[in-house]
Amino acid sequence: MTDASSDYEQLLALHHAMQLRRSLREEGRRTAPVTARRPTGYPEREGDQALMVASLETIGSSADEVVRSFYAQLFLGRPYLRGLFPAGLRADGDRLFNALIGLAEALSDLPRLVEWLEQLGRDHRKYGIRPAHYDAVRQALVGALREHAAAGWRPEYEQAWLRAYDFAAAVMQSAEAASTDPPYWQGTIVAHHRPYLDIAVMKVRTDVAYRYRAGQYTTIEVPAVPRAWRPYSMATAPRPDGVLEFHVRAIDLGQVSTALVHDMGVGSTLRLGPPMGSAVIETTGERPLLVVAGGTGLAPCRAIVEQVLTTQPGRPVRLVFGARQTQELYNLPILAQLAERYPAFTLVPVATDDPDFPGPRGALPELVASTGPWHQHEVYLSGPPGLVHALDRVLSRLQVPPEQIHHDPVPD
Ligand SMILES: NC(=O)C1=CN([C@@H]2O[C@H](COP(=O)(O)OP(=O)(O)OC[C@H]3O[C@@H](n4cnc5c(N)ncnc54)[C@H](O)[C@@H]3O)[C@@H](O)[C@H]2O)C=CC1
Repeated sequence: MTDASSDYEQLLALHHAMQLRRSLREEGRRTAPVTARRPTGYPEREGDQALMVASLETIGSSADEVVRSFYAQLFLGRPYLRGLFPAGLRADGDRLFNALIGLAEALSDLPRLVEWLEQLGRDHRKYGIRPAHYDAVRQALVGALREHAAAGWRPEYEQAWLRAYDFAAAVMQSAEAASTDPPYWQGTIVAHHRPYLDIAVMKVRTDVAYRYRAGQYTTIEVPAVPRAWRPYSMATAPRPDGVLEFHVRAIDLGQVSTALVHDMGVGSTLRLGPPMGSAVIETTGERPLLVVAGGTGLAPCRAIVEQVLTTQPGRPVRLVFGARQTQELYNLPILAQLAERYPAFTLVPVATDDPDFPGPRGALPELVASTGPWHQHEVYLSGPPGLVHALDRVLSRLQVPPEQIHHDPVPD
């Protein structure tokens, strides 16, 4: 870390501590939430979307170079901004740039886009983003796109990108300003065990109450890998004692997951960003539930199952939980207890690749396709991206309406 960036980090920590103290002092006195200016609409949206998509076509396959050029322009003359990103820029770089590109697609569903941007705005507080940073990103984004589209670039493209960016930045900044939560939560691991070689189940207590909905995720930063925030879902419905549970599998080259599984334990500290995600459960609904989880994708599914069983004990819930080997079907004792206690809950564990497993085997999408019908169900999916995409295809073939299928966005 450079001196400039560590100074910046210290200033941020001080700033956040002051904000936290202020918000705790004001907790009892506050009568109305802070109101902030939020754009009321985006009239040019459809035309802008078409222009943005057309502009991306002029860039073609040089996406990696655009990302590189974006960062070069962002840090040029502003080296202090480098301190906001982790040492290895790659994964985060792609994420930021993909989110900007994702704007073009997301414009077709304004209410959803606004909900996502508001979450993103609240989430950005953990990075210590200031208004001036939004301007820097704005210039770098358009600069990189313009440079790579070269002769194909048109002034209308630039105007469309700028309007969309300004709309997004205004929604994010107003959500950021209206938030009374801390920018991040300090957490301490209070329980940690490894039910399988590379899987850890851990419980975390936070310094300030953490409010979330079953099905949501957060981002976690560990001291060993500063500023590399990685997403993990809360694995239980919100608990009266406020303790959070996470399920983590250490993945190759995954520094954060490896630290969480192998290097950290009871007493270790970490930081959590605000809750994110809209694949939450509505406990006012009455449809039966089909929940399909692959591996540690079980986490949000278990939270959803718990939430429904405790608030709507008669609502039918079927959880299909798949892992490659029998030993990877962690958490089964807890799930089995739920099945015993709530007759409306059916648990279907599947060891997809284990010839000795006494229950169902074979690919989860085929298993889902061969049971059912599911078109009357509310369906929740979580697991490896390939699994979620395959299940999406099966469910669409089985005529389950898309609005009844819920999962977090998954990469292609
Ligand atoms: N830890 C967490 O809080 C959360 C994790 N996730 C995601 O869940 C995934 C869990 O990964 P692992 O535990 O390593 O799971 P894994 O790779 O061991 O697979 C779990 C199950 O899904 C099946 N599967 C995997 N890819 C498939 C495909 N393309 N088609 C059909 N079936 C497929 C496997 O056969 C296995 O039965 C990760 O991608 C993670 O990002 C998602 C939400 C929350």
